[in-house]
Amino acid sequence: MMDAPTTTTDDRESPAADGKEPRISEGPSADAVLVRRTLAEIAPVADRVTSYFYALLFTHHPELREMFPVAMDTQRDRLLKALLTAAEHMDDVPVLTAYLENLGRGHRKYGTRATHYPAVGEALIGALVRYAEKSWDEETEAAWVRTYTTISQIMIDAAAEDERSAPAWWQAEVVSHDLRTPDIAVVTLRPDRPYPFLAGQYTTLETPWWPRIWRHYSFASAPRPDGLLSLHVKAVPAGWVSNALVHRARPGDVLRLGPPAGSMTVDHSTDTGLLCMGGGTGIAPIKALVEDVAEHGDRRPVDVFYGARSGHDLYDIDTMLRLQKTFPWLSVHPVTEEQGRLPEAVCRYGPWNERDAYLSGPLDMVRCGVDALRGAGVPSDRIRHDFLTELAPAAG
Ligand SMILES: NC(=O)C1=CN([C@@H]2O[C@H](COP(=O)(O)OP(=O)(O)OC[C@H]3O[C@@H](n4cnc5c(N)ncnc54)[C@H](O)[C@@H]3O)[C@@H](O)[C@H]2O)C=CC1
Repeated sequence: MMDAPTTTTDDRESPAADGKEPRISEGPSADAVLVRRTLAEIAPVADRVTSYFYALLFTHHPELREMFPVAMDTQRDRLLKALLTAAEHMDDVPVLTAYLENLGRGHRKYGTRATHYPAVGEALIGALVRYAEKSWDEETEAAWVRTYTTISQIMIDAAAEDERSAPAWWQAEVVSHDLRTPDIAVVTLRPDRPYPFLAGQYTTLETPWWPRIWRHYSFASAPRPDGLLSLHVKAVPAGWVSNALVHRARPGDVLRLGPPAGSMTVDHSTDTGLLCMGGGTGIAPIKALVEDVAEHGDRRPVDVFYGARSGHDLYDIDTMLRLQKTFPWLSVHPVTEEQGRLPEAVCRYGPWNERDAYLSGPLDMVRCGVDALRGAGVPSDRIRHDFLTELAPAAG
């Protein structure tokens, strides 16, 4: 039902999120202090809290069970994780509001209604009461109730607003399926209605083979005049959705898409150059950004570092080199692990301190890349990515 803050992504079977750097304000509010104290207490027993939370939810509200996947293992900690993450960072208003609005809109596709929120709130408080025994008191409960009320209200309002102008989900037919390596496919989709999005954003996707299991994938192209959407999918071990998309999906199959999300988009109000780092299938949204810059007729310099384990894994290098040939402002630098890891390779060039930086790829690459760029003098507010893992809750 609820996604944890996630990256944009991917073939990623892992959660993703909208990516701005969290800005945790100095001096937490009194509620935040109490909420974080609870989170610290439940952190060592996070698994038990999660199981108990779902047990409470489904026992008291069996009608909600069908909104979750049949096998709960993949869902398991998502809803609770999202709630705890949001609660922990309630003081960081701009980032949290954007995150929760996105979450609220994204929940329309699950059939979530405003009336479901109190049920979730009760189960949340019930689980916390049981596992945060030492720190729980009246004051703490009041802080959690206020926090959850704020969280749910932002989500409910965003969903209601979205309902006025957008469907809860789109159906999209697979129109082509191109297996680029034994485990990477480029999948092109035709949505049943116009699907408005921005280059650099991602969607959530459900296949007919794994109902109610949604995964994030970035768009690999800027919006096209023919309305088609393309995604790069890598089949990952134990990734049900990614394996189905790579090995089973064929033209004619119909998938469901949630709304677009993500803030890794180009700011067209400036002509600052771009530095892009795309690792593996993380090259997908980077390619979309390049197309976006090209469509705006900008002449800003763009450097793309495209990393993969080996030359063979640079499955989209031909496309990137073709773009480089077409656009004189674009430089593409392929980097295989023989030459070192992507962030190290980027730091061998530069200077980058005047650029806006965009990172997309494996979580560790994004983390190291952000550190490397900060070290190279790129200010944090110029670094964009879609991982909000810094927001991972204590109980995560
Ligand atoms: N918007 C986004 O952020 C997107 C993210 N992704 C994610 O990208 C990932 C792609 O996976 P694969 O193709 O298997 O990539 P991979 O594991 O083959 O790695 C690709 C590149 O990342 C670098 N890298 C990997 N681990 C690193 C580390 N610990 N430190 C520094 N550099 C590191 C490698 O050197 C290589 O250049 C998936 O996890 C997917 O979820 C995919 C699409 C969009």
